[in-house]
Amino acid sequence: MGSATEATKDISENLLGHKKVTVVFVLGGPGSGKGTQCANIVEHYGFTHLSAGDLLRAEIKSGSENGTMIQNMIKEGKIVPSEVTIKLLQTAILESGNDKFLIDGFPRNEENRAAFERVTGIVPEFVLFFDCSEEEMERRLLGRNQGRVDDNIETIKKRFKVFVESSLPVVEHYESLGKVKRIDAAKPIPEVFEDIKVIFSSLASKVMKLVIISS
Ligand SMILES: Nc1ncnc2c1ncn2[C@@H]1O[C@H](COP(=O)(O)OP(=O)(O)O)[C@@H](O)[C@H]1O
Ligand SMILES: Nc1ccn([C@@H]2O[C@H](COP(=O)(O)OP(=O)(O)O)[C@@H](O)[C@H]2O)c(=O)n1
Ligand SMILES: [Mg+2]
Repeated sequence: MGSATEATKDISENLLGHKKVTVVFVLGGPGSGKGTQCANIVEHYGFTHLSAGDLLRAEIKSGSENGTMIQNMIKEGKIVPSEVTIKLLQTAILESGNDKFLIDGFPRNEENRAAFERVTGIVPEFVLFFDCSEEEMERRLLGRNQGRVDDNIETIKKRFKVFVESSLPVVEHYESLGKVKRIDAAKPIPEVFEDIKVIFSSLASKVMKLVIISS
């Protein structure tokens, strides 16, 4: 699949339930290591990484009319209305030309979750959940040094509260569907990736089996 037109066709087929787009939601608290490990997964398993936070920050930089609203929400650790984030994700999916996506930092609340399913018709293959203590996440965020407006102790505390109150219920929803693969994200980066490899290698062999059975 090369052109954006072909990608559009792919997505609409997914909406119609014909052709499959593989989506893995990558969830976990701020600083749990989602972005770091997504880069590793992309390198080894050919997924396209879509970070909702990165897309929102790029939207601010682009001078979009929503820029000021998004900037204010991020500074306060609040969750941007799903219509904005879903639009950015949809465009990135269509432009990628790929059919395998890691959607990182989304859905972050019930509104994100329900709207994405309704609008795209996409159901995640599974949810990769990064389990890490607040103490460790706080240490990592304060050392991240990417010049982010939200990596300060005041905003970090607000983000932890939003995570517990709004994001964990989404994880619990997928847990009730048996879709959560939980990772101990407190370990060093290479060890976390070893655990992730086990999950993605078995996904790759499952896809291979499907190809063999259907051909
Ligand atoms: N397993 C780990 N152990 C120690 N530091 C980590 C680990 N994973 C990521 N980091 C560091 O912690 C910070 C936050 O990681 P990041 O991947 O941006 O997390 P998230 O996207 O979940 O907020 C970064 O500076 C990163 O280098
Ligand atoms: N689905 C999302 C994802 C991020 N965001 C906003 O973007 C901020 C940063 O998200 P991020 O995913 O880059 O943050 P990390 O978890 O990577 O530290 C969040 O605190 C929210 O303000 C959002 O509103 N909706
Ligand atoms: Mg991140």
